[in-house]
Amino acid sequence: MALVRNNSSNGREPVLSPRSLTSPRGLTSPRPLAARPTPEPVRPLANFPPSIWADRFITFSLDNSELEAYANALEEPKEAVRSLITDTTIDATTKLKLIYSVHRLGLSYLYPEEIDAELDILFKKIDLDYYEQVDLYTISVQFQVFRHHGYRLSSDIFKKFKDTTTGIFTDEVSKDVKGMLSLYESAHLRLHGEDILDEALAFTEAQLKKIVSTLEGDLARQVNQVLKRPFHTGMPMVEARLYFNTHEEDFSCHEAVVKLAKINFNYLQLQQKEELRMVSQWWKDMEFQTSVPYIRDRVPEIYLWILGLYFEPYYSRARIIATKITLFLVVLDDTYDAYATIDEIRLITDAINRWEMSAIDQLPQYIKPFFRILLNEYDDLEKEYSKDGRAFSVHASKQAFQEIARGYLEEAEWLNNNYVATFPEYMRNGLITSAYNVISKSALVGMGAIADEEALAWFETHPKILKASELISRLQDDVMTFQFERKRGQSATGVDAYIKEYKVSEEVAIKELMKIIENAWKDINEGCLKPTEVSMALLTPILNLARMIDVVYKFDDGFTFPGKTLKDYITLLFVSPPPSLEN
Ligand SMILES: CC(C)=CCC/C(C)=C/COP(=O)(O)OP(=O)(O)O
Ligand SMILES: [Mg+2]
Repeated sequence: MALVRNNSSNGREPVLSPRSLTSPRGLTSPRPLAARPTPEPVRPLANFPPSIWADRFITFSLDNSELEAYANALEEPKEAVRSLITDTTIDATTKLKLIYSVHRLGLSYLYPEEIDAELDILFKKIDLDYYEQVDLYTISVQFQVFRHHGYRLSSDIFKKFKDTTTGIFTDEVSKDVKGMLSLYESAHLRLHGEDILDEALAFTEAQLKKIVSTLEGDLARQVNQVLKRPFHTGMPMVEARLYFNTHEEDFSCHEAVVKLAKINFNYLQLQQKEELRMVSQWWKDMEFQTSVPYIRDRVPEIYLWILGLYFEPYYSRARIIATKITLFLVVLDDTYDAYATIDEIRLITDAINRWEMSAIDQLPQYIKPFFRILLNEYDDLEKEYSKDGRAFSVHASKQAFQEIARGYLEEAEWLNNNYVATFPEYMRNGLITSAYNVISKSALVGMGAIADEEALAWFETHPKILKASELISRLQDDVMTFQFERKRGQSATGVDAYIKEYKVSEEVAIKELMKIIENAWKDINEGCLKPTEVSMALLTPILNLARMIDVVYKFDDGFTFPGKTLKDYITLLFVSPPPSLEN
């Protein structure tokens, strides 16, 4: 959102130059206009909190032999778990619980085909009578495991837990903590029209909140954890670590799973610390802290955001690229929102649209280094990916970057005209400024063969699931930041646009926007069910982008003020030691 400013001749008193202080008008001979230094406009103070990490992650030094040792150590438990997953002698209930744990531990990326094949068989064999016999916990686990992997298991299997006369969940359910916990997790996978899951969510949330203080041990930790953030709206890497710490009884019977999870966490942490070092070093080398010191300096936070999209080791290059491009977005957003004048914003947008180095001449001094780095980075990417015929993905990212610059400009123009957009008008531009189109397209660049031209053509249709993720991003950010942005004099948010459009109170507007967000989640859940429009590998980053908005904005503006959630997550993933292999 761009800053509100008083714009009579841009609303600024020119800063007095040293000459004007010592040479009162009329006492010196007039100087030709062109030679007069342009007065530097008075700029609003961006005063964002500084980074809480300084150079913390630059000092890491990767020992390649250690990384290799972990990669080798993974092999044996990986094969052992593969044998478990494909073991035909294991009964369906045990098998589904195993696949559930493997997924929650972040290990299903190792067996995409095996898991799919197993679930295909088990899903076809589903006998609804079976669900009449089993308990809430077992049913909920199976519901989740099927839905996580795209199988449309009907939510009718929960009907038997409702009292037929009152229509509400039975007393028995409210006494079954583990069952409620799992039902609460299941409810987040709900689709449009699944009223029973809407009700289940409200019911289990209220019940779990009521009893949480009476619980102890792992169960207390599990309930606290799920109430804070259910698995489905969490960051996969973090959720895997938390699950490992608090749900041991789910998987400890499988020694190979425990061993595999531990080695995998150690292996991934080394790789991710190295990636974080690389982007931190790049950021430092590019001297952004000197050229654009007014922006939010958030390298580890943005790397975490992108790690939230995909954590698989083979997307290492993809993460580096997407992190750099997202950091460019932070520079652009903060420049437009908190530093540049409207005239400068127009010039910067024009230069980005022209996308040629000669456009640098028209730019204010402070943004020139950024513009140069932006063009050079994209140039390098184009060269790198032309070699294997993948330059199309770089072009798509570039075009989306140009589009968001125009979107940010539109916000700035609205503000400059003291105009609050209508809600539909706001949302049209808001989906663009959510940044999720640029980020999801940039995420494709380094993904390799699966992100082919056909995949990109699908993205270009602006599919429902992508729209939903953008919408969640735009509105959840707005709901959490509108007061702060108003105080800073930034432009109207979705909350303001909604209030204006529907003439409702702030409270009602927020409630309604939260409902819109809930509905968009149902679109996302629907879009991840088979048959999917494109492969799950392409849909997962879109789903994960929506999750990351929840992670960053559920409790506060965690991006501007990263001292809570993001600091904890960064510490857990890149600072604290991963689970030890010794015990
Ligand atoms: C989604 C991501 C990772 C985008 C890049 C960083 C960014 C612009 C974050 C939102 O900040 P904001 O709250 O200032 O956004 P806006 O100015 O659009 O409200
Ligand atoms: Mg902003």
